[in-house]
Amino acid sequence: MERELDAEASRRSKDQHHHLGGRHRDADHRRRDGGRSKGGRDFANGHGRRRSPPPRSRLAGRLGDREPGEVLSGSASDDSGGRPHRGRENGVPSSSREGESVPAAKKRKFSPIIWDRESPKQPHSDASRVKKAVESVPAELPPPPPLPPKDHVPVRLALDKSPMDVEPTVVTESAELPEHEENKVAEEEEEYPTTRNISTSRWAGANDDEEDGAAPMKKKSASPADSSVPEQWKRTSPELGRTMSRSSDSGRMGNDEKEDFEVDRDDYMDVDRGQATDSDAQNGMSDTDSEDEARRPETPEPVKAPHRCINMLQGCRSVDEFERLNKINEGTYGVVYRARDKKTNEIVALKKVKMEKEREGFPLTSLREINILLSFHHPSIVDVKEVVVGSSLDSIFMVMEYMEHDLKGVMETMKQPYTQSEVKCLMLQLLEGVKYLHDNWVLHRDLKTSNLLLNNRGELKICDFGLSRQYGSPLKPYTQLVVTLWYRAPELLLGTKEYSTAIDMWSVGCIMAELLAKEPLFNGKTEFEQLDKIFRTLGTPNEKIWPGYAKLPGVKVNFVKQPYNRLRDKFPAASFSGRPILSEAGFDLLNSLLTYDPDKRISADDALKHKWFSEVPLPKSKDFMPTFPALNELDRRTKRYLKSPDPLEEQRLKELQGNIGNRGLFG
Ligand SMILES: Nc1ncnc2c1ncn2[C@@H]1O[C@H](COP(=O)(O)OP(=O)(O)OP(=O)(O)O)[C@@H](O)[C@H]1O
Repeated sequence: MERELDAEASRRSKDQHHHLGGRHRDADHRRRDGGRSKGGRDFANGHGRRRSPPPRSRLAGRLGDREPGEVLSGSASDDSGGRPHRGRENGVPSSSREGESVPAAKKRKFSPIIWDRESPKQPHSDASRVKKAVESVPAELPPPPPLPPKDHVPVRLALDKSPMDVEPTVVTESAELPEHEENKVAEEEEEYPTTRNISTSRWAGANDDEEDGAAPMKKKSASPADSSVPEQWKRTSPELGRTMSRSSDSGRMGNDEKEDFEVDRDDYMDVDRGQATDSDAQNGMSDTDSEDEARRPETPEPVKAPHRCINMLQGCRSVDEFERLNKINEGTYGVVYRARDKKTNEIVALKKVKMEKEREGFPLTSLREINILLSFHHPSIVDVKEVVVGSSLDSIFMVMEYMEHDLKGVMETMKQPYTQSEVKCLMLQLLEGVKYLHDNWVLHRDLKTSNLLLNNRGELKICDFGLSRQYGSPLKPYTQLVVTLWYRAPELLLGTKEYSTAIDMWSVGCIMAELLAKEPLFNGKTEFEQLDKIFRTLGTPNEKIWPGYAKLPGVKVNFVKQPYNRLRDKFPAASFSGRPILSEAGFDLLNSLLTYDPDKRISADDALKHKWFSEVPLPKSKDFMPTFPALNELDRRTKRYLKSPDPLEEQRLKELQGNIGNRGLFG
């Protein structure tokens, strides 16, 4: 009986989603989708028949539900007053809020899905469609959107602009090359091969396969300044312009500086050239995108910076122009320090690029991250200001805007979960950032709470683009080992090699649930356990709700048979048990993000327009978001203590603080 009720709740919610959502059915989506959508949107995770939509949630529209700091003016507020939402029109539901017109033309003109070129048969697509896509993709790549001015004004949430007003803002000159020019560049790559990554363009070319390994040592090195470089290679890209234009005159270090750096070397070199970290294996993450790369033969060459990197980095400022304050964190691909720019006194974050796994060149993941971050400007994407170098040119640092917290750390210290209006504020910022990435052909591929930075102005910014990559070109199969397990989409867990923006949207769904509950939604320890947890909560998928499911490589495993979607149990509409409550609309958004079939999973664009954001409680203004002590300014041991104080730690902490007081964090 209870199960039936569960199923009923799920159906009802899903039906409402159909009623309100249906973004995938509109003509615009079909255009983006390249005609790939398979009929109408069906039940996402639910199992059962359709019902007419339920009445609007009683939670919506009640002024008593307002929370302090909610944004009261602007579109969000206006929308909350019981504005009718469009239902089905000729069987085509729309997710747009009334009064907001869906842009007539989208930048993305074809399906972002990546296909497995090596597979003899495409699981979800017929051969002709794949062929068509292969032929048409390069020609149909849209020009990247224009680069915004450096003083681009951040969009204020839900005030006088809708979340949709965020301007996509990336351009590279090389991306605008006519096709024949691009071919020419590709041909000349043999001669002037690898500077492309940083000095020419971050946009994928037809021979991107090369990108999928650490760039090999080349016969000839070239820098943009090299007079032997053909004209088209001297074109500046935004990346190059930014990096080099900020270079100091003293790009090269004098002996004094070098000595100075050597003294501090320990602060920086503690992770240099170590063994690959365990976390790589634990997370199942890989920085390779092809098996070829994984099989890359060992090379006897010693670890050293290849010439092209040296050329590329000439003119970059030295890391000695920064005073190191403390180590913030160490991730898989780099160590992050808080530092002060000695010239401007600005506090920044310095991410030291890990080089240990690289035997043949500059780390691929770092190149991707630098390329992407240098060219992106968006209030929800962490700003990389420049790249600076250590004494040996194989130590490279990204200079980023400093953020006081990451979401994971904040939630560990919070006593209570975020309120609904706070979650809405954070979700809007997250979705705006993700939309910006997807509009600019980038998959993040590792969205998780520790990669969402927060500052004490209530701003959220996405960081860590080490696993991100462009999509859209006919590339070799992408690795499935992306996205930290807890946030990994079911299609990845089940071994698909074709994936797209929907993998990020699944992660966003897991993050939304975690923000509401203050605990991870699916915290499996292995891939099997992860899938098991997902299936137990959302129901075991089948071919009906997820066409193509049965053909996924991982489906052969004998999974639990759970016929119902029990997500509503975890997020009830009303609760006396302390469980996080979620209105019908909120649950609909969550369910749409956690939709099994990636083709039906909600996009960032549509999620931003979801009615949950315009019902009360409205999204809180950033200015009213809670602030926390800046844990990133403390060393790790102090942080540990603050997260879980115990008497012994307290004593140690006092000693530690005494020491810090006497001689500073770095001795
Ligand atoms: N700009 C920044 N300001 C403050 N802290 C930061 C900044 N960038 C990163 N951090 C901190 O450093 C941590 C690790 O950074 P990041 O995720 O970029 O490194 P990573 O090696 O790629 O990590 P991962 O193992 O998650 O892939 C973040 O979780 C955050 O706590």
